[in-house]
Amino acid sequence: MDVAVSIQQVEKRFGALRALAGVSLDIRAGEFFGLLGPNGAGKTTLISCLAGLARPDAGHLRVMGHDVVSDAGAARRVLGVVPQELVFDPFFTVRETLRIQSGYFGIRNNDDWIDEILAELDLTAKADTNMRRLSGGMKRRVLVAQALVHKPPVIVLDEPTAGVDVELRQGLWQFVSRLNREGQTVILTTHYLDEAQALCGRIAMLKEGRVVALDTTANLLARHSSHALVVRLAAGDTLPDALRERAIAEDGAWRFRLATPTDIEPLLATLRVAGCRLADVQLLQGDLEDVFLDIMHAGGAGA
Ligand SMILES: Nc1ncnc2c1ncn2[C@@H]1O[C@H](COP(=O)(O)OP(=O)(O)OP(=O)(O)O)[C@@H](O)[C@H]1O
Repeated sequence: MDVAVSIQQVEKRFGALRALAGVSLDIRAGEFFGLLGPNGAGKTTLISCLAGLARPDAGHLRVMGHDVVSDAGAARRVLGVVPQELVFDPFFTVRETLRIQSGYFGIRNNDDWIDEILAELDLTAKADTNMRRLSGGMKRRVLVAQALVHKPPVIVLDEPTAGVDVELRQGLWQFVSRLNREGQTVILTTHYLDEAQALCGRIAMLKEGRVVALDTTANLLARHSSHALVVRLAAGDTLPDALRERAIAEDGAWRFRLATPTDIEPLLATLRVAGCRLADVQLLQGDLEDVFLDIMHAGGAGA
């Protein structure tokens, strides 16, 4: 197994607060990996440690084999980070910004790749526009472009689609998915769990500075998500008492959480025996949002 990012027992304190309380995980080369968690869980702190912007109090982080503290320069060159905050120099144009960023990595004559990134991110028409004249969504695209100028094998995207319109969001995911197919390792944090479910092969969930779940997206969905049956009774029919405790009233219908799809049969049988007539029935599949809420409310460590 080729490990792209190795995180071992990382701790980070801010005063009395333990932002990271011993995080360990390995991310394999070529993975599209999701780092999820509620506000304040420690995602950005972990990314800052990975990018060498914050120094861990304990533990080790390596990117493509390079320790981020003792081999910081090499670790920085193999990593591209799209930060959450919109930080940029307002006096330069988009192209100048990307040339300067290339210069930081000692890359000259990078215009072919810069043009390609600009085209992929729909920024070609803005190449000669000053950064301060761009809209918030366009500035965010430039941050993505900046992270890619040196073609790093590992890209970290910290909430890249916050405040970004639907079209760019789709364009961005197409581009990042292409880079991932071509071999780049992608680490994504997002609060849009539908995006994480669609894109990430494996997911770690953080809570209060600890990893509380770490598994493939498919396994997380299979283990934690449940189905739900939504039943609408014919006018005048009432729900039998035997089912009332389990039922959640929802817009004139009743929702039942099912541990497995086979729970449907006895539920429908109870309704039939009680003489209830069904006006409508819907079987709903749980998604990553259900899994996330389930794990976050479970309280304990799951991994
Ligand atoms: N520079 C700092 N000084 C003091 N506390 C900090 C600092 N940076 C982060 N924290 C605290 O560390 C904890 C983790 O914050 P972090 O930004 O890593 O969370 P996050 O998971 O990225 O949250 P979000 O989803 O809101 O971006 C929070 O309680 C935060 O207030």
